[in-house]
Amino acid sequence: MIMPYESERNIAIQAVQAAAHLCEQVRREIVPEAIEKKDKSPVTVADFGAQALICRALSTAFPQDPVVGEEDAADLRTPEMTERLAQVTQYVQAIVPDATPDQVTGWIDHGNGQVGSRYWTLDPIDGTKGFLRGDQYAIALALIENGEIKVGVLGCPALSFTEGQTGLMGVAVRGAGATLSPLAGGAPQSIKVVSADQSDHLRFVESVESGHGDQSRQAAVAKAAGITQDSLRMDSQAKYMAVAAGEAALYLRLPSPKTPDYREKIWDHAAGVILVEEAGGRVTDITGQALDFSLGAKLVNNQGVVVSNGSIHDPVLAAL
Ligand SMILES: Nc1ncnc2c1ncn2[C@@H]1O[C@H](COP(=O)(O)OS(=O)(=O)O)[C@@H](OP(=O)(O)O)[C@H]1O
Ligand SMILES: [Mg+2]
Ligand SMILES: [Mg+2]
Ligand SMILES: [Mg+2]
Repeated sequence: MIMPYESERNIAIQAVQAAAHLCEQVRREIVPEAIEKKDKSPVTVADFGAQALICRALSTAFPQDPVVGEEDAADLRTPEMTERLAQVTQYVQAIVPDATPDQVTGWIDHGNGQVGSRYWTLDPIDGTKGFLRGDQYAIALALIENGEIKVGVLGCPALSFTEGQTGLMGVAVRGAGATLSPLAGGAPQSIKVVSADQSDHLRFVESVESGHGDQSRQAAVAKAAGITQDSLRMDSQAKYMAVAAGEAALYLRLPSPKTPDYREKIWDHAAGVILVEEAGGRVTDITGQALDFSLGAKLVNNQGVVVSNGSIHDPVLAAL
C-alpha cells in the first residue's frame, strides 16, 4: 500500500534532521551571535544555514513547489556580511561539501515563495530567542494544499519527555496520525493528546517571552477552564509537541496588549497544528475559528491561538 504523501514526508524528515544537526553543531561550536532584523527580532548563522539546507532539499525534490520561509538572504549578500556568509557556508558544507556562498544565498532565497494552491512553509529556527538562550527551539516544516495542512515535521533538538532522551521529532500526515521519534533516528511511536481524566497532565504551556502573548489573561483563562497547575513556559512550537504528546492539555497564545495588531505567521504554526490535530486535539483562534493558511504569510483572519486536547477546548473558548 502506498502511504499518502510518502515522498513529501520522507524528504521533509531528512531535511529537518539535517537542519537540526547544523543548528546543534552551531550551538556546540560557537556562541551564536544575534543579527538584528528590521523588525528588531534576532537571526543567526544557524537560522540561515537551516533554511539553506531545507530549501535545497525541497527545490531538488519538488522544483514546482513554492517555499514560504521566514528568512531571506538580502542582508547576507551585503559586503558587511561577507564573513557571516562564509560562516553559514562552512556549516552548510558539513552536509553539502561543495556548497558555495552563491548557492547558499540562492537556496535561502528559494524560501521567498508565495502562498498558492500547494506550498511549503518553513521556520528554520522557531524560537530564535530560545536557541540563543540555550533553551527550546524547533525546526518547523509543513506542506499545505488548498489551505489544508497535509504534512508536518517538527524537529526539537533540545526537547525531552523521558530522561536520557533529548532531541525529538514529531511527524504528521493528514488522516494518518502523528508520531514521535528520536530526532537522530529510531522507531516512531504513535502519539495521542491527554484525555480529560489524566488530571496530572492537565497543565498548560505558554511562551517564555512575555511580549508574545498575554500571560496574566492566559493564567486566568486556564484557571477558568479547570487547570490549577502553574504553566510550563517553553519557546517555540515545542509547545505544540507538548500538547500532541499528551504532556500538556492546553497551549494559549492570546494577543499581547503591547502588540494588539500583530498577526501570527504561518510558519510559526502550520507544523504544530497538524501534529496536534492528528494526535486527536483541536486548534482554533481565540474566537473559535479555524486558522486560515490560504491567505498569505500571515494568518490575517485570525487572532491569537488556542491549542488543546479537544475535551477542554469549548470550556476555554467560553472562558475567553
Ligand atoms: N508580538 C508578537 N506576538 C506573537 N508572536 C510574536 C510576536 N513577535 C514575534 N513573534 C513570533 O514568536 C515566535 C516565537 O515565539 P514563541 O512563543 O514560540 O517562543 S518564545 O517563548 O516567545 O521565544 C517568533 O518566531 P521566530 O522568529 O521563528 O523565533 C516570532 O515569529
Ligand atoms: Mg524570527
Ligand atoms: Mg518562528
Ligand atoms: Mg524563526
